Amino acid sequence: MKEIKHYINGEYVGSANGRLFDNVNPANGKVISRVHEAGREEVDAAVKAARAALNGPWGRMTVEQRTAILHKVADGINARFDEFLEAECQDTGKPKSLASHIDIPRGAANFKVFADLIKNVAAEAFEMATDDGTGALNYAVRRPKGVIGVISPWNLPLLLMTWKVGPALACGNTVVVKPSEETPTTTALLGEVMKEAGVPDGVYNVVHGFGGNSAGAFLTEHPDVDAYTFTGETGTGETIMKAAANGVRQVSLELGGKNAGIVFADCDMDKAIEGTLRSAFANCGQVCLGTERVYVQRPIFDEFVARLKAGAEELVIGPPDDERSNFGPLISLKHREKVLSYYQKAVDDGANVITGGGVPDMPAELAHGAWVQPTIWTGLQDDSAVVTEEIFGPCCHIRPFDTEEEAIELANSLPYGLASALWTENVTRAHRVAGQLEAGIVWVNSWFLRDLRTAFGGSKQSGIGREGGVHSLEFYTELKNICVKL
Ligand SMILES: NC(=O)c1ccc[n+]([C@@H]2O[C@H](COP(=O)([O-])OP(=O)(O)OC[C@H]3O[C@@H](n4cnc5c(N)ncnc54)[C@H](O)[C@@H]3O)[C@@H](O)[C@H]2O)c1
Ligand SMILES: O=C/C=C/C=C(\O)C(=O)O
Repeated sequence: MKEIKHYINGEYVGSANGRLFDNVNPANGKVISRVHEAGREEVDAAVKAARAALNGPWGRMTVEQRTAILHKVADGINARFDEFLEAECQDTGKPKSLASHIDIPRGAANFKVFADLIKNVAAEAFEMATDDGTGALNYAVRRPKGVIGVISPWNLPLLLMTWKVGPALACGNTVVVKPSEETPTTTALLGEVMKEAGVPDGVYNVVHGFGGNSAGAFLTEHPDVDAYTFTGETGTGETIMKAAANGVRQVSLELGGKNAGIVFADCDMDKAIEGTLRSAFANCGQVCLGTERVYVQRPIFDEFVARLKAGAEELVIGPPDDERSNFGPLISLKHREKVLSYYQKAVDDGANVITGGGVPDMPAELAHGAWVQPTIWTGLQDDSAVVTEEIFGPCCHIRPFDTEEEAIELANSLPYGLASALWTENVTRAHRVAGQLEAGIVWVNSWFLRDLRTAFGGSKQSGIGREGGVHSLEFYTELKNICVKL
C-alpha cells in the first residue's frame, strides 16, 4: 500500500511515532494510501527547516529569481496535470470534469498570478515638511512576514492550499502546510514539483495529520511560526485564533458560510437557474461560496422551483472517471452522516421535499461510497437549523419574498457573511442591493467567477481579513516605513 509521508527540508520522511492513518476514496470506500501522522517532533523539524530556509538562500534571492522559480512550479503542476488530477479525484471522489477545469488549473494559476503581482506592486511614499525647512521623506518597503503556518480544508484541496502558498512564497516567506487529513495527496505531490523547480529545501514543508491534539494543533501551538492562514470551519477558526494569540501572531481566516441567493422576478431565468444549480450542487455542495438559501420573488417562485428541481434531477451522479458524471460523492461517510441528519431535520421541521432527501442507489462497486442525493426544500421557517446552519452538502431551501427590502433583510439575517449571488436584469437594482448585502463577495448574474486580483474573504463570522491580489501581499508581508530626515 502506498504511504504518504511528510515533506520536511526537501525530503519525504515518516513519523517517529510510527502512527499512520487510512486515506479513503469516498467514491467507493476503498483505502487508497496510508498517511503518516505527525507528532510534535515532525512539526518542530518542519518549522526549524522553514526558519533556516528563510534565513538562507530563499531569503537572499532577488524577486526576479524567486518569481522565476514560482513560474517553474506552476509549469511543473501543468506538466504533471494528469497525476495531480488523478490524485485529487481519488482523494475527494469529485468528477474529473470538474477538477480538470477548476482545481488543477487554479493550482498552477495561484503561483503565476502572485509571482507576477509581486514584481509590479508599489509601496507608499510621503514627503513631509519639518520645522527646520529641510523636510523628510517616508517610504515603505515590504519584507516577508516569516514562517507561515498554512492549514487547509478538503473541499478544493490543491486550489485552496496553493491560494495561500503561492502568495506566501512570492512574498519571500517559507511555509509549513498542514493539509486536511481527508486529502493529503496533492499537497504531498507538490513537494516533488517544488524540488524539480529549484525551490530550496525547507521553503515548502508539509506535515500530515488531524486537527485537535495532532499536527494541526501542534502547528498552531508552535511558538516559532509567525502567522497562520487558515481555511475551514468557523469553529476551527476560533480555536486557531486562540492558539495564535499566544505570541500575538496574525491570522487570516476564510471560514464557513450560509450563503444567500436572491432571485428577482426581473431576472433572466435561464441564467438564474444555471447559476443556482452550480452554486447549490457543484462539488456536491461542498464549496464555501455555495448557495444553501435561495430567496425568490413571489411571481416567479413556482416556475423557479420547478425548473431548479428539473435541473437537479438531470445531474449525473457518478465516479470521477465517468465522463458524463457531474456530481460526485461527499468527502466521507462521516460527513454524509452530518448532511443526512439535516435532511432528516428538514422533514421533522415540516419541509416540502421538492427533490432528493436521501441516498441514491449506486452500483455494487460504489455502494460503500459517500453518495447523497441533490436535495431541494421549500416551506421551512426562517429559524429552522436547516436554514440557519452551514450544511456543506448538495442542498438548498427556497423561500419566496415580496419586496427588495425583505430580501435584503433575509439575506443579512445570519451571523455569516461570505458570499451572495443576486439575479436581476435591472442594473440599478443590482447595484443598490449588492451594496447593502453583508457579504465579502457579491456576484451579480454569476457565481464563482473569480479574478484573482480581487479581494476574497468573508465578513461577520465568515472570516477575518482578505486574500487575493494586493490583499494577499498585505497579509504575507510586513510593511516597514523608513523615515529619512533630509
Ligand atoms: N471561506 C472560505 O474561503 C472557505 C473555503 C473552503 C472551505 N471553507 C469552510 O471549510 C469547511 C469545510 O472544511 P473542513 O471540514 O476541512 O474544515 P475544518 O475546519 O474541519 O478543517 C480544516 C483544516 O483545519 C484542521 N484543523 C481542525 N481542527 C484543528 C485544530 N484544532 N487546530 C488546528 N487545525 C485544525 C483540519 O485538520 C483541516 O486541515 C466549511 O465550513 C467551509 O465553509 C471556507
Ligand atoms: O470552497 C471555497 C472556495 C474558495 C475559493 C477560493 O478561495 C478561490 O477561488 O480563490
